[in-house]
Amino acid sequence: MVKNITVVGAGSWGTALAQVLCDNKNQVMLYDLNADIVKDVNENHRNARFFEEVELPSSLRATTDLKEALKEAEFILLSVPTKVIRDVLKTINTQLTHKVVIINASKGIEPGTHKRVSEIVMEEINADYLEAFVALTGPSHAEEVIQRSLTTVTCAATVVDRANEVQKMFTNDYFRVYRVDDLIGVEIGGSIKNVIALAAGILAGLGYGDNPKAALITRGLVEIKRLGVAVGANEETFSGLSGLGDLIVTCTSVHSRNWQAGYKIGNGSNLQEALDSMTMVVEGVRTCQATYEMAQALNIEMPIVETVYEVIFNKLDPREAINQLMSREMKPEFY
Ligand SMILES: NC(=O)C1=CN([C@@H]2O[C@H](COP(=O)(O)OP(=O)(O)OC[C@H]3O[C@@H](n4cnc5c(N)ncnc54)[C@H](OP(=O)(O)O)[C@@H]3O)[C@@H](O)[C@H]2O)C=CC1
Ligand SMILES: O=C(CO)COP(=O)(O)O
Repeated sequence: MVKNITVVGAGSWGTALAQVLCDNKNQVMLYDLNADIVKDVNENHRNARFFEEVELPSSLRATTDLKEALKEAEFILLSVPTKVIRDVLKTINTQLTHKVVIINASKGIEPGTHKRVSEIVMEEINADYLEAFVALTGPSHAEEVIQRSLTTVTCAATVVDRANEVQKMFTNDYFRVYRVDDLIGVEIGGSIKNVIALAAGILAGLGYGDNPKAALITRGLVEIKRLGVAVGANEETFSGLSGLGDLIVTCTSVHSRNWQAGYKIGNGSNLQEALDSMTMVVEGVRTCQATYEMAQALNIEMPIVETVYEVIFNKLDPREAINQLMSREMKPEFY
């Protein structure tokens, strides 16, 4: 059955997911503040700022008018940087006149509050208008999805039926959606992997090869799992697409914005220089701060996250950081 979906944020991920939904014959409206992008989508069927060569489905419409965008929406798909999500939701809340399902495709944890996006949505959207929340997450770079290259992700929801519905809405012959009954786990895995991806980029920028990359992915996953389980996630979730799967793709792909920013830092840039040279959001920076704060507050051992924090925020030399990690007290691998 045709669904009516409004995608909030016409960046690379919002545009790629909008195309998946159009391919599946849904009615899709892209909302963005940027009038040039909206015009490009409506008049040229392109979003040249993010995908110069790609022709988008002609059924895809775009608008800068949020009220218009929400009028018919049954589903709202969030794909804006997490630092603006709270404000965007406050505005959405003032415009809603009917119940919606909110699907979130953005990845991050809020510094200070340590809230996941599902928690922010529940705080900001009037419960009378929120039918369900669904997280859609997994190893999926927009640059490949826009080419309709094979991709698998997972979803988790506050209402199981809605996870089934979102699975059906998105799944086709190149995009396959699983589901898992662990909202906390998928949100934690999808967010903290970006911090580990910053570290992977730093290692590559320093000239290191595959051995430390494999070590980082493996030990990074141990840290993510430790924190996740402490805040109520199921351990098993971290072996899945939203955990290990996303960690692998983000730590090994040159498409990764977090990896790219880390690479620049490993190559000698400071955090500001690295971020200034990026045109897309690097979620791992804010989430590094949030994860560091959570680890301190909950007394959870996360040496890689702490090291990334020291390198990016306190200018610890990356080579010295690696020395410190490699000379930690010897211990069993599992304890
Ligand atoms: N790119 C990817 O492959 C993937 C990204 N994600 C996640 O999706 C989220 C978005 O990432 P991505 O698409 O890469 O980011 P981009 O930087 O490509 O795009 C973000 C978009 O949101 C727009 N935007 C910013 N603020 C607002 C606002 N207040 N209201 C409406 N639109 C706004 C931006 O406009 P402007 O630039 O003009 O401010 C931009 O068009 C992130 O959390 C990321 O981690 C998840 C999986 C894959
Ligand atoms: O989450 C992503 C892939 O699954 C995107 O990661 P980056 O933001 O690092 O590109």
